Amino acid sequence: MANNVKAMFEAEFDKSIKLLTAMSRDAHLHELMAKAVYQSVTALRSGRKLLFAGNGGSAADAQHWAGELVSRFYYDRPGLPAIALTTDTSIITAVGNDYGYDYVFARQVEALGQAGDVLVAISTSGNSRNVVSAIEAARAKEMIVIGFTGQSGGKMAELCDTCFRVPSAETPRIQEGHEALGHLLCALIEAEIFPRGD
Ligand SMILES: O=C(CO)[C@@H](O)[C@H](O)[C@H](O)[C@H](O)COP(=O)(O)O
Ligand SMILES: [Zn+2]
Repeated sequence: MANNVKAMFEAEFDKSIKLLTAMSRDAHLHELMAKAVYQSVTALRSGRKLLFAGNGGSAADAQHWAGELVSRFYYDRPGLPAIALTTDTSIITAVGNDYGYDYVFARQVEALGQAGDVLVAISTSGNSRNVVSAIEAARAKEMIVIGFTGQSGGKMAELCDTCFRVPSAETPRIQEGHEALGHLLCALIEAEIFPRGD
């Protein structure tokens, strides 16, 4: 048992470290991050908002990142408008029951989204139908779409304005990559909109 834990511990951490190290030096990811920050900051400075959607672990990311913006990330400053579309069980169960689970996010995008808002769409496969439908609804509304997915990109890859593809095919590794990128996006938005004097 102890050996098994040690072996698995080291193997899993090694994979995570390798992935995050490769990502940290990936010039294409740096460019995509600059673009995503610009798109988000432009929307927020124009009085627009960020909407977040994803399933399972990515639903947790959606809520986590919306929380960073509405509350605070590194320091105190006014709240920024961000909404996770994963949290209202009455809306999700009503839309799921009446129209189907594929529409639980798209319906909220149609109801809440405005041209110039940003949809942050998170899917490790890039193929979850409710996430893809939300992207299509956002495009129809002339919103900006920032996607987070895995190395294959799935259907999402062609549909997003900016698409972060974490270079891994393993769901947990892709999620770890998303977590690092999402935190960085929140930190850079905060720093750009509320620069600190120090
Ligand atoms: O957190 C995990 C796996 O680490 C799971 O809950 C995972 O998020 C779920 O299976 C999702 O339904 C996967 O959907 P997606 O990332 O392909 O859109
Ligand atoms: Zn998970």
